[in-house]
Amino acid sequence: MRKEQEAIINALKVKPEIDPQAEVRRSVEFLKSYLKKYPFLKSLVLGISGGQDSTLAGKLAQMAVSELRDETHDNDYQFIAVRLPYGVQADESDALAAIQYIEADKTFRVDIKPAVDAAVDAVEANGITISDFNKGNVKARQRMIAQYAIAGQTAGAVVGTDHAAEAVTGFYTKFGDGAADITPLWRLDKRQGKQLLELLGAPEHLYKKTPTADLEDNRPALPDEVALGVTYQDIDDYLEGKAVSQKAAETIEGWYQRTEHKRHTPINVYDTFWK
Ligand SMILES: Nc1ncnc2c1ncn2[C@@H]1O[C@H](COP(=O)(O)OP(=O)(O)OC[C@H]2O[C@@H]([n+]3cccc(C(=O)O)c3)[C@H](O)[C@@H]2O)[C@@H](O)[C@H]1O
Ligand SMILES: Nc1ncnc2c1ncn2[C@@H]1O[C@H](COP(=O)(O)OP(=O)(O)OP(=O)(O)O)[C@@H](O)[C@H]1O
Ligand SMILES: [Mg+2]
Repeated sequence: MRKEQEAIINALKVKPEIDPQAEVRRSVEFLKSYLKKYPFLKSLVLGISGGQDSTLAGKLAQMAVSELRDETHDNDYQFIAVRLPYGVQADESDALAAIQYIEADKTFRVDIKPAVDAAVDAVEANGITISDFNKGNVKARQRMIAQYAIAGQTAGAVVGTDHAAEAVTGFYTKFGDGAADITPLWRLDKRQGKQLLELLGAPEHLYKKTPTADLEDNRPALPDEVALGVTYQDIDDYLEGKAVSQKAAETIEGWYQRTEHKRHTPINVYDTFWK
């Protein structure tokens, strides 16, 4: 195995093979024990896009609060699914199917478009242009703002969907979807996430769907794999310690190095990781 591959696998704690049932229990018990440790926390909040990651994290979060309600008889525990379209969401039916599958206790809908457009206009008033790509990151951060406003009002914690196949490329918006309080998928790669969803009886079209950040106006539903220049099959193989082509390995390692700053809290004078 490549030396850097081994280091990345160790850093992101990916297992080459998993027992899906054990990993479901591990995530659910993790969420439950965290909420029990901080009894003030009563809700888990997560944006549901209709994609694979939020379907899985949402299902695990709903399982955790449902079990906690049964075990503690405290009916304040709840999972809040948040629809966060930028105006009209083309794959809205998938978001609705995910929420139905999750059997979310509550669903909120926040249209992020007015806030995103106002933020872009206010910045552009200074005579600079915000690119479509950069505006995409404003969308991701606006989703974060909405979820934290809801969490703040419901004694909640924001669930994050970060997992190994995303963390390795840093393919998330810093302090946007990268910002969360608790990340039940961290350690799993993309195909392991699919295994959990299959075990949990999710609708196949939700976990076989082409992953997309869907952040750009000009390139709607751009597949992650096109943006990254490498497939999830290669990323997962790499994370499971398997051999991939030299090109794929170098692409993955390039993303990993360039995005190191995202996997750290803001850099201070004692930090050395970047030196
Ligand atoms: N070396 C460094 N040390 C410290 N800070 C550094 C830095 N390089 C950039 N930065 C900072 O980071 C910023 C760039 O990071 P960031 O704002 O995240 O932006 P960036 O990484 O350029 O873009 C985010 C990427 O993630 C993708 N994404 C976002 C959200 C969701 C999903 C998804 O899959 O659903 C994917 C998105 O499509 C895009 O390709 C810079 O503007 C700068 O402030
Ligand atoms: N339109 C949306 N509505 C609600 N939440 C969203 C939306 N778009 C993104 N998010 C949030 O941002 C997170 C990051 O998006 P990402 O695309 O990585 O995950 P996903 O859409 O759940 O799965 P996939 O990677 O398979 O597309 C989502 O998990 C979700 O919590
Ligand atoms: Mg998506």
